[in-house]
Amino acid sequence: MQAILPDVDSVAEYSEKLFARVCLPVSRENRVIDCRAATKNYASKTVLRGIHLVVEPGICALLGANGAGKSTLLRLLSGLEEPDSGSVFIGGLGFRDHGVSIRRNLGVLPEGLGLFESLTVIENLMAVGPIYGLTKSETATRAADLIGFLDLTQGRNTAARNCSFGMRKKTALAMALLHKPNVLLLDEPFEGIDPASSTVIQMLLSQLSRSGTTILLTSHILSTVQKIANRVVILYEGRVEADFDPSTTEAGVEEVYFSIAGRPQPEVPDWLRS
Ligand SMILES: Nc1ncnc2c1ncn2[C@@H]1O[C@H](COP(=O)(O)OP(=O)(O)OP(=O)(O)O)[C@@H](O)[C@H]1O
Repeated sequence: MQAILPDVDSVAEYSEKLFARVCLPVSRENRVIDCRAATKNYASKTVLRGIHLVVEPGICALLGANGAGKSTLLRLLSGLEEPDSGSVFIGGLGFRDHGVSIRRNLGVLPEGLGLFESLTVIENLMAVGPIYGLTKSETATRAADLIGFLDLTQGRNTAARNCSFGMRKKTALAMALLHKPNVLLLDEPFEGIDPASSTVIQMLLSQLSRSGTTILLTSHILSTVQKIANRVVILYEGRVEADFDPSTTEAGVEEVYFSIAGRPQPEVPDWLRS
């Protein structure tokens, strides 16, 4: 087996090559995620309690325990669901009036991945290109680049439903990147991904953020968040409980996280101990 650990230069070169041709107008405004007092309830359960969050270019990691509401917030920001109150703007636009424009500016890796299950990896990518306004040949070039870059070559012609979990996630990530959006919403991009591909993805996201992409991602892998995020937001009981820059905070991400969520002190049941 050959290791596929890349070097920083090859990632930078790749990003330039892959993304040079699709040019959405560049301004700070169309790169901002703006969530104002968003509330979300499911039946009698309040999941989000008036979330205020403005995210600018860089990598912002959204943390919180299982069930804290991270995926729910990403669904609101992706326009997949509407808040019960409050509002969401991507690049200064709201989904109700500007859904199509927003989607051309936005790449989403949703919790459920959103794959066409009967299509192969390459067919999934070819299917979404035109939705983002890419020509067939642009889509084919970019799809081939992404498949190589994300180590999907072996599964290229495998139906999504028969791909491993990691391959499925990388395919969905490739679909989110295909049009080089200015804003990326990524639900757990590193979970279930092998270490080599995770390294590739971390380098790519860092490169994209340096060139002005706004990335909001969720993760439970605190060591990765510590490494790549320039902002960390922690959700707790439906509210933003912490919002900090890990590079200028003395306490590490893990320390801040456990100070909010509580450090676990598990009592292993007797019957499992022996
Ligand atoms: N469609 C739905 N109907 C009812 N309840 C829902 C729905 N979607 C989410 N929930 C509830 O909202 C809460 C938050 O779920 P969410 O998936 O946003 O959490 P999360 O922080 O992403 O969790 P995880 O880390 O496990 O992915 C949970 O209690 C969940 O059961």
